[in-house]
Amino acid sequence: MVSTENNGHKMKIPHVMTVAGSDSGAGAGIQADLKACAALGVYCSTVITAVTAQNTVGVQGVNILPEDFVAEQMKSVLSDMEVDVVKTGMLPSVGMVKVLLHSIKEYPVQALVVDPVMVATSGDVLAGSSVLPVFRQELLPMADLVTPNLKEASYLLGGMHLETVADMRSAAKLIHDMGPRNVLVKGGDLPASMDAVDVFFDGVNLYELGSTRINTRNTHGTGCTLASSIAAELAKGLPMLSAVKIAKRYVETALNYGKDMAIGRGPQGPFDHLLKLKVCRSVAPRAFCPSDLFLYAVTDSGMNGKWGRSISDAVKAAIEGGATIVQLRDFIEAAKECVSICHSKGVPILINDRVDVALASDADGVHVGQSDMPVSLVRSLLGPEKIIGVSCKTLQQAHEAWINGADYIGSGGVFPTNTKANNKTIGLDGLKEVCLASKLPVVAIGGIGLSNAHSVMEINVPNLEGVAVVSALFNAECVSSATKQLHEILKQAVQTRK
Ligand SMILES: Nc1ncnc2c1ncn2[C@@H]1O[C@H](COP(=O)(O)OP(=O)(O)O)[C@@H](O)[C@H]1O
Ligand SMILES: Cc1ncc(COP(=O)(O)O)c(N)n1
Ligand SMILES: [Mg+2]
Repeated sequence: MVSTENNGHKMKIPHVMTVAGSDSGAGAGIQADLKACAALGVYCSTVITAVTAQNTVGVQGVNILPEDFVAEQMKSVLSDMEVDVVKTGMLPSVGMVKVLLHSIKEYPVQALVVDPVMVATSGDVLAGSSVLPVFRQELLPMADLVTPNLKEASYLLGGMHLETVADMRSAAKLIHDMGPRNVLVKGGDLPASMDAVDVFFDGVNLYELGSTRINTRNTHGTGCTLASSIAAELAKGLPMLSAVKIAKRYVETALNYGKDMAIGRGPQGPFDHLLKLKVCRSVAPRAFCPSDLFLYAVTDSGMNGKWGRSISDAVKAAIEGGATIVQLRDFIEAAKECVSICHSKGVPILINDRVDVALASDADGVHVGQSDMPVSLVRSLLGPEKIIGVSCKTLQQAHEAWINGADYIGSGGVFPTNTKANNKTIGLDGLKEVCLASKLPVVAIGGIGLSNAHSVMEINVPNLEGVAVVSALFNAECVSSATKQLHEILKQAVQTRK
């Protein structure tokens, strides 16, 4: 494992070294291994055996690296970096296999996973039949797991026909006789099958591992990904069968998420490894503009309840009246509905305090107070693209908000207010002081309404972008007309400021 220092403690990071070919199209090979390991939280070092020119049409060229240089890469990594598991992909020559075996004899690892890559799905040859004898006689006996697809299993078995799951079961047993501890015969290419069945044999028991067959063209790299994911789970310390099952589930889930991705013009699109990132970004991120703070509508379920409105109706009406950003103080059920309303209107929506609700509803960000989760932690949970606002009353707090990665600050209470008990009023002078000290845009909050919004904007500091209001909108009988009136007042105030 790779060790890192973390507050004085050594932290072990599981480490897979892949020995494989580079795929310029990046669905398979070295690129698949790196992305799969990254997705599963495992460190991956890379020994490149060949560089291929490949795309969704096929393999246009293969450039094999000199064997002694492959040996040098392995030595660099193995002699220094505490590798747990070695995974092999494209080993295009007999010499390359010998170099690998020599290296792992010199630097033993916890497990060797062999994906006996021979032919790309496009039909192009990546390792010719001249490697078969050394695969059978020297590589497989060293392997903890070998993962042939149907064609590769057939080559290893001298051309045996494999067309059914029963054939795969026999193949797994016969390949096991060549010496590997475990065999996984993959059935991705099984003709006319409704599911994707792989057969696993550990020398004693045979298991049929099934999954839904995903209807997609984006399968280029599934084999490499499966093998490196198994290696990643083994590096974490899982037993073989568990590692295989988890890796298969990862492949199935990622195929499903990436099934409609359109990359390239050829018949086989690339596998999409980084599904987690995609899940977080199901909606294009809303970049923050300081001018979003102009008319900042903060919901209040008590007030809306009093007027007999649902939160989503209140949000719709506020947007109709010109609200430029919405903050929700109401939770998960309301959040999902309001997020979709705001996104359809292009208005950003933030969640008050609750990072979990923001994540679950895919809101644009959160607004936190001084006693909530620290801004730096909120940033690390929400990622670089979400909007974070923080309430600040003092110059020191404004400075910290900026250092810790907030996008804007809310400053107040400017005037006394009933919506927040025990909230210190800082007045227009306090607001001005915070604005002048803040490197971030500011929205004023606290007791602001139609009668005094003008006086707030009149303090005339350039980074005061707008006002955040609760009662002025949601304690009114008609939210949209109250919002319109406030919008007009703010517009005039900004015009006189210019
Ligand atoms: N369309 C699919 N839906 C679900 N799983 C699939 C699909 N195609 C392949 N798989 C799975 O992906 C893994 C790689 O299998 P396979 O495609 O046979 O290997 P290779 O990419 O080496 O040819 C296996 O676990 C297989 O069952
Ligand atoms: C460099 C390289 N290595 C391996 C494969 C096999 O790809 P698959 O995972 O689809 O079997 C490939 N096409 N290119
Ligand atoms: Mg393969």
